[in-house]
Amino acid sequence: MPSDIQGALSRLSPLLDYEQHLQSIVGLLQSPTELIQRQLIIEREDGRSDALDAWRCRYNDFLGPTKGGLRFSPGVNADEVQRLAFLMTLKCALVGLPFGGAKGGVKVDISQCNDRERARIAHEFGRRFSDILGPERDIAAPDVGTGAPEMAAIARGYDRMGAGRGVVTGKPLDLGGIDLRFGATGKGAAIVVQSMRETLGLAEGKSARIAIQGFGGAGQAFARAMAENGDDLVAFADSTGTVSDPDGLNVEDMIEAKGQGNLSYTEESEAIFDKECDILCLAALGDAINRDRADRVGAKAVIEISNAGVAPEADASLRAKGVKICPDILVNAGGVIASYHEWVAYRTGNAQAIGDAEAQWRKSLISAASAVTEKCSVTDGDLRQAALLCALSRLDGAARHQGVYHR
Ligand SMILES: NC(=O)c1ccc[n+]([C@@H]2O[C@H](COP(=O)([O-])OP(=O)(O)OC[C@H]3O[C@@H](n4cnc5c(N)ncnc54)[C@H](O)[C@@H]3O)[C@@H](O)[C@H]2O)c1
Repeated sequence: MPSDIQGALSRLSPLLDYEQHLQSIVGLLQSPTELIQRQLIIEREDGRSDALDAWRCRYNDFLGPTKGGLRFSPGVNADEVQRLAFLMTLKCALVGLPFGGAKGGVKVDISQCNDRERARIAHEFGRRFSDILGPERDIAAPDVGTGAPEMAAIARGYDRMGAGRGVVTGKPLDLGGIDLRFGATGKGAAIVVQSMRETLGLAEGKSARIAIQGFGGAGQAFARAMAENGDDLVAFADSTGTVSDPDGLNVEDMIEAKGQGNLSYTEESEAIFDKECDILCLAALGDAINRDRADRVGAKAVIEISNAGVAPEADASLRAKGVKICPDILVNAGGVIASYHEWVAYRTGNAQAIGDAEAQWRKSLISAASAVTEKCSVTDGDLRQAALLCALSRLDGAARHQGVYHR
């Protein structure tokens, strides 16, 4: 089986059959600009010290400072961080942001850490990677296992001439965070789906039946926004199990029950892949649909909120069944676009300066969705390939204009 990053890169060369002129940029994207591993030494509450492996990968900066989340997870490694940084590069390019792509990770099981220990890890990350980070060099954000408190701690650890708030987005509101960032990924995914209903094969004027794998921040925000548009949540799974009702579930009741640890699971988590639905939304971890699971999917469309939710080897099986895959770099871009507006607010020193950020955020998503829809006439209806072509084309233009290559 190819490594994470090799699997992600394997999706690029087939695109040259459509647009041969992208060969130079595809060649340059085969490896990252920098991948750094450092050790974080953290004092635990009981006085012990732990040495944690930490990585930051800046994959490509042709379009601007690199941007990407920081993940705390026991399974994170250099390969995963590179794949995620590569996807961030393509995502920022696709949605027209002046950012390159990056990602960070700390190998730690947060279920074994309290709030103070998590803050200490984030603070140490900001301190140890302060030469990599920078408001105009590399900007971090929340990802799996991190949130606003960790962003505040990174800013404090970075602490260069008071510039810490410029090296993170997804900050608490009183440290320069913006409302728009909260729930932006899931809400943005719903905007993408609503603007592509016909392309995704959803019947006009009829509610779509939705199943969601992963009912955390992004999955819940997606469920809520889709329900507000009249669509029906019929099943969702988290790491404990699946909850389903073919007649529809009340999203607000489910979010409340999940928050109180009060859900009535009907099956194991795995059952989500067998649910009868129009949309299967992936909002848990990468590689959720492998070749075996692809055979079980009965949805019209798979929506990838999780990065790399469909493993490369499963693309063809889903396509052969006529399942549309709405790709991660488009679907989950609402988070980084909102982060861009937070970064602009920091840079201008005035949160009011971002003005109608929500309208601009929405417009960016809709226009990226429409560019991908248009491009899929070239890719025989394949939305992932269409999104990748749009992203590569922007990176290619940036490289040429900077004289990185001339043909
Ligand atoms: N939050 C963002 O801004 C953002 C942006 C881009 C991409 N993403 C991606 O979206 C995904 C979800 O992000 P989030 O912020 O909601 O994370 P989260 O940690 O809040 O939620 C993840 C959910 O997945 C569930 N889960 C884990 N393993 C599972 C399994 N085997 N089966 C079913 N459910 C399982 C967890 O129980 C949890 O409910 C992640 O892959 C993340 O990288 C998030």
